[in-house]
Amino acid sequence: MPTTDTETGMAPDPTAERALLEQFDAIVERNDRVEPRDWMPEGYRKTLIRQVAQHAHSEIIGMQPEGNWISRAPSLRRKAILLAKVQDEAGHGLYLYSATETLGPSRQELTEMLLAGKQKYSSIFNYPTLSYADVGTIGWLVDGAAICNQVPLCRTSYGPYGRAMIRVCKEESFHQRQGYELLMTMMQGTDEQRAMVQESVNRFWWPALMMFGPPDDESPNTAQSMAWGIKRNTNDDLRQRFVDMSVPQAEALGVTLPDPELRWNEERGHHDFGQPDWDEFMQVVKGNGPCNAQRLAHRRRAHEDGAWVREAALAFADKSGGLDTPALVPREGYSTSETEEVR
Ligand SMILES: CC(C)(COP(=O)(O)OP(=O)(O)OC[C@H]1O[C@@H](n2cnc3c(N)ncnc32)[C@H](O)[C@@H]1OP(=O)(O)O)[C@@H](O)C(=O)NCCC(=O)NCCSC(=O)Cc1ccccc1
Repeated sequence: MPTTDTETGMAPDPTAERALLEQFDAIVERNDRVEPRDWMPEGYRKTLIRQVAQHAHSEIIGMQPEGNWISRAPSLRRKAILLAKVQDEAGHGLYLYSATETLGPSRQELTEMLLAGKQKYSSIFNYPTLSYADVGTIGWLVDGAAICNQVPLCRTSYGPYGRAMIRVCKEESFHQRQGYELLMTMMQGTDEQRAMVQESVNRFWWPALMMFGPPDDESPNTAQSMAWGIKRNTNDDLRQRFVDMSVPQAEALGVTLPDPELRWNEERGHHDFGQPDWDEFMQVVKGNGPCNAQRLAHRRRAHEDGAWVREAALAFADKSGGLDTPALVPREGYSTSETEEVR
């Protein structure tokens, strides 16, 4: 087997490089997993770092909109459920940061790239949560969209990402059910509660559709990511799957999805639906959404407030025989200020 450049630190000769590329292509072709020590094209590595880091950042920033309601949950039961859900999202962020680290960048570097605006997080978390119904709607629609997008990613070609997705999907599926159950409970309540649910669904429907990314003909990354087996479906395919899945759920709930163009198309065997406002999407992705500045400022503050914890853990690890002891490696996602400050 040819020596890999990651082992020697030197560029392999062209023949060796061709052999490595063939080996990589064969793994992708067989739908096997590419593992961290395998040779991989630089573009594949970069694309994965971009996507998996963006996914990790989304999980961590995604704690904020729902965290906003922890101190105001209407009952102890709802508070316990919401706390557990938000903690799960922190856990997802941690798996995904670990998966990204296997590709090269350190956790510290990834956090810095997020805070410097060099890496993105999902557009959906730049919208505010204005009522408690939003907690249910996020569970139903946002976790629902996340599941649609992530179930195929369990079969992504990069091993650590695919394995992280398996556990994440199980938990997201549970999150979706808790959101739906919350909305169902409100729909069986008073007229005001039903109105709160409808108003919340009206605000979140279109941003949820945007989570799947731009339309296929405006998605610069999809074709190559699919050729590499990183993505298994196009943005539009997954969006369609999400709409088809959500329509009967909305009917069972008794809410109206705010799209006058939404109707069943017998010929296609799918629902036709309208397009989200793609200009709004671009603005949100560029940092000009309703909560972009607030979300990043909060994340920055939590990171700075957690500096002493990281320093203390490093000093303790140093005295206790090194950083190899996993429990001693500082993990800023566990910083208490992350949730404490979101009120
Ligand atoms: C489908 C897509 C998001 C985008 O496809 P790609 O092939 O990568 O890109 P494409 O060429 O189509 O786009 C062109 C440009 O537009 C960017 N962009 C596109 N869409 C968005 C967007 N929505 N927001 C922001 N930016 C977006 C894209 O990065 C690219 O820009 P770049 O070139 O980087 O500068 C893909 O990355 C993916 O499947 N990611 C994994 C799933 C994932 O990240 N899930 C996270 C949410 S789930 C969750 O957090 C769970 C939860 C629930 C409740 C509470 C808390 C947590």
